[in-house]
Amino acid sequence: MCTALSIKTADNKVFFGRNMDLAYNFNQRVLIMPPNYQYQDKVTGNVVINHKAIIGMGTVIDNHATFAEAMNKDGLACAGLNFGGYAYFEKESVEGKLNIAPYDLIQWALSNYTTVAEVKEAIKEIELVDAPINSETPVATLHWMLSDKSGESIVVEKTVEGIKVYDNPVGVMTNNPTFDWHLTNLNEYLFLSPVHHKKSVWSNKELHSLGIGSGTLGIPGDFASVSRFVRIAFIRANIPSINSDNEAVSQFFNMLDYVKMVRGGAMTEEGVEDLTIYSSCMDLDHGIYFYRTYDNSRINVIDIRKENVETTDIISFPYLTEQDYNFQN
Ligand SMILES: C[C@H](CCC(=O)NCCS(=O)(=O)O)[C@H]1CC[C@H]2[C@@H]3[C@H](O)C[C@@H]4C[C@H](O)CC[C@]4(C)[C@H]3C[C@H](O)[C@]12C
Repeated sequence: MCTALSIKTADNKVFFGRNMDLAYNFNQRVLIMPPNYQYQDKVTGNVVINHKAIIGMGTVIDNHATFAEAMNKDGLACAGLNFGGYAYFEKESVEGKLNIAPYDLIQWALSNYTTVAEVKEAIKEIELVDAPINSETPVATLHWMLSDKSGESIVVEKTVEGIKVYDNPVGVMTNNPTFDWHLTNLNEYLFLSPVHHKKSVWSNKELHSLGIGSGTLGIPGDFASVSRFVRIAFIRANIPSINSDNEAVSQFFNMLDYVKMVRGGAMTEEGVEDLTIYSSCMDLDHGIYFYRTYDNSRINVIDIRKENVETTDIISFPYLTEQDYNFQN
């Protein structure tokens, strides 16, 4: 399970990121894909050239770099979230379409486009094909959230019914089921409020709120995808104005904490703990990637502007998981 999110500051800067909830690691680390980086497309065999510098958390499998979430230097961002049981990809290339493997969707969008509106248009021309990177790595069953510097967001899903692109008015995304279902489900929770309820009288008994937070009684507190969607959408809808970039990063990670998978809470069928292995936040205006891991709560920061991207090789950074303390005495 995973949660993705975008928020906007009072001066219209957008921050985008996610919790990565997983029972394993995928050799992830922050990667910068420079313009002019080349890779071989597994569907067509063609060599693809990356056009815009991209930064995000990813991995390299058989010389093929692929991202879990990333942004480009123009402030377009995308995250892939698990959509197992619903995602369906074509078995063969479809004629007349630009055929792409699902794990390449992020770099396709970020290499070529600047806004969500452009991606919405371009996506009509693509098809998603079940072509694994290699025989040991099955194709990831994902759906995607994309956001840009204007704050506009969409969700892209491909099921047996085809590719669907939804406008995302709530700026959040989790896992199953489909995005339209999550949106409908929010109607069940419109009673939630950050303000506690007023007095009421039941028969001859006067009732009053027992204190702060009682307006949120009934919010689903569990780790399930549907419940995390409600929680994060509720908080996002009620954030007071954010007045600086620092405040935005802090608020972002605190929001992700509210939907975090904590050890002891959820296990896979194989008995492996599913937890938030890392949380990320991206400053879309400045190209800065922030991340924190389950065991290292310090925020690590990588600024794409500090790297020379005049190279054709992937630039990668060690994934820091060891706790580091700030000893005050
Ligand atoms: C599962 C991950 C999404 C997080 C999430 O929703 N987890 C839920 C886990 S569970 O259902 O509840 O068990 C996704 C996000 C990015 C994915 C990875 C990236 O797409 C990169 C490659 C792509 C390859 O096709 C598969 C391996 C892989 C390394 C992917 C493994 C996995 O599918 C990842 C890590």
